[in-house]
Amino acid sequence: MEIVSPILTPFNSDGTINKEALKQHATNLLNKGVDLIFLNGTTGLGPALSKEEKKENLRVLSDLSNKIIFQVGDLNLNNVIELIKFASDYDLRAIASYSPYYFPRLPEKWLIKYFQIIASQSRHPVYLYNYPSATGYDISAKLLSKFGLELAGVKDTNQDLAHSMEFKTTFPKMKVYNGSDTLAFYSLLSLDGTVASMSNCLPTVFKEMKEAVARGDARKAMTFQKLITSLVEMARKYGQLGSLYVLTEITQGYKVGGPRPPIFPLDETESKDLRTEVENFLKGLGVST
Ligand SMILES: O=C(O)C(=O)C[C@@H](O)[C@H](O)COP(=O)(O)O
Repeated sequence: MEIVSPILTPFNSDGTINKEALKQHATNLLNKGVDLIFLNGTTGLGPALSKEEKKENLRVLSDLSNKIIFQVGDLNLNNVIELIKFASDYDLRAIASYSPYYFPRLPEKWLIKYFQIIASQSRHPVYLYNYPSATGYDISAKLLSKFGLELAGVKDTNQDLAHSMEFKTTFPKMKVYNGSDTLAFYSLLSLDGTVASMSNCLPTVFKEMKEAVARGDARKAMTFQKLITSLVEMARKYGQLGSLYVLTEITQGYKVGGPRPPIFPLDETESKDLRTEVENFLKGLGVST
């Protein structure tokens, strides 16, 4: 049962990556009980990072690499292969990739071929990052099974937990995580864990939820899930990916810079309103974040 944090990428105002903030944030998350870091994911604005920036993020966290799932997805497969080769010297938990996107009506066999090529190039275990609402394609357990492609793991970002569980029943050895914050409790209960964006700003809440699940205290675990879901709802009002930078600064007490376009920082009023709402909400609960 693992908490995987799809770590945000801290950007400076000039659009460069704040390496010190990334290292500080990753170290803090792991110290607070996050089990693994999912690097260059959606929350990390992976699709908005260059190949070189994806590499740089791994270099910055090189001493934590045994705790990293390194996301390498790109529409240019040459870049993906270069990233895989670059990462071969690192002690990674896994390589991961979202599926091809943007291009319409891709045949199933082309989608599978993308992952077959990745698997053939990687010395590390390969995880599928399945995010149908973001990519337009559902790389399901049925599809993998149809083509006989068994990957080491999957992060299935899906509101349908049964869809995630089908990976587990089809491929019992596969590591299966669900990537939706609002299903984190159920993912800890029924899968190998959760990959949750809100773990960036609530690492201790996730750790305590995991501990409650482990000791069979579903009621307590559910209170943590409700807290997480409440913060997701607050964040979504202003754009979750941009809000997360403000939420992390509020709860963790250090700056993590801001996002990169097309994800924009909250304006002053939005930041102030979000801060007021979150601080008032957390004040009454007496929880550690
Ligand atoms: O940021 C990543 O790489 C994640 O896994 C989390 C990602 O799956 C995303 O935050 C999920 O959000 P929704 O459930 O789509 O709101």
